[in-house]
Amino acid sequence: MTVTPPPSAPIPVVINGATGKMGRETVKAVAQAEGLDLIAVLARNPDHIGQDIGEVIGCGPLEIPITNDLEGTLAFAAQEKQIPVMVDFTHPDAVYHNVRSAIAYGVRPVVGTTGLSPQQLQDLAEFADKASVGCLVIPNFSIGVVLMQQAAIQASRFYNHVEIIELHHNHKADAPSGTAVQTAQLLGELGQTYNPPAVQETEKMAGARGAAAAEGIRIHSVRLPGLIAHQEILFGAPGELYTIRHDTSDRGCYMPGVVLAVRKVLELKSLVYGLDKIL
Ligand SMILES: NC(=O)C1=CN([C@@H]2O[C@H](COP(=O)(O)OP(=O)(O)OC[C@H]3O[C@@H](n4cnc5c(N)ncnc54)[C@H](OP(=O)(O)O)[C@@H]3O)[C@@H](O)[C@H]2O)C=CC1
Ligand SMILES: O=C(O)C1=N[C@H](C(=O)O)C[C@H](O)C1
Repeated sequence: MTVTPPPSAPIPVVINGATGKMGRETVKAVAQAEGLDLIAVLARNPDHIGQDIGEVIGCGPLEIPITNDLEGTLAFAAQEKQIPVMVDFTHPDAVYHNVRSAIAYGVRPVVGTTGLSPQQLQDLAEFADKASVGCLVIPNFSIGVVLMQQAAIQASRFYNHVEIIELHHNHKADAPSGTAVQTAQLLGELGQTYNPPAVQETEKMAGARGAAAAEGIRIHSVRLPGLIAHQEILFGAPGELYTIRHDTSDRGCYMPGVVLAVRKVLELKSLVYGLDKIL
């Protein structure tokens, strides 16, 4: 007789930044995803505290009150039978503290919030490692962005002149975008230095040539209403320009990656950076 194993218990999920643009999408995605159990949501605006998240974001009652008590929520989550996960889409100023606290409680962080400094990332990696707690830091959850970065890695074998232009809505707190920083890092790790100067350049206005990222790569940041999230990687060579572009038209594009990350983080014992590592 074959015995069918019982379905594994659902993964308890906490969403931090639940009322924000990404948080709202994540609440809906987690509430609908098989095997995930939304147990708590955090936000900051005092007007929302105590209200049902489903009512606030307009998807019908979910019977989960919004709280701003991070420690209390993590302590509550840590008592669940299954290992809990915290998805963070908050703010560059808050994310380090949120992730450190989650790790301290054994709650696995899935971090979408950008703007962590290299030092903060390193500290969190050491902290997660010591605690043997899996943590995923993913600057972009879109599959199209992973493909764009892989195409750029291929192109870099043939070009050594490259600049990145990232374009976002004007409510974005950090610049350059986490995606652009990660893209430059990926190209920078390939063992070549880009953009050898052709002339002695003078910046007549500070910032005109963009931010200097890894290995001579420049990042230019555009902020305008009407944009969501877009990036161009431009490779130049005598007589030709090769441009790779990705456009986001709906934040729903991030949700398959978010749900995958929630499942995958439970398999990890340290900090992993980038969606490409879990695909
Ligand atoms: N990895 C990825 O694929 C993506 C990452 N992002 C990143 O996610 C982050 C959030 O983006 P987005 O949803 O557009 O931002 P929003 O400003 O729309 O939402 C931010 C949310 O976090 C809360 N919040 C803001 N500041 C703080 C704080 N200091 N402490 C605690 N909570 C805070 C807000 O609560 P309240 O409204 O109550 O103040 C709100 O719920 C950004 O870093 C962005 O770059 C965005 C898109 C995709
Ligand atoms: O703030 C945003 O909107 C986005 N932030 C992420 C980033 O900084 O790269 C991901 C995406 O670009 C949207």
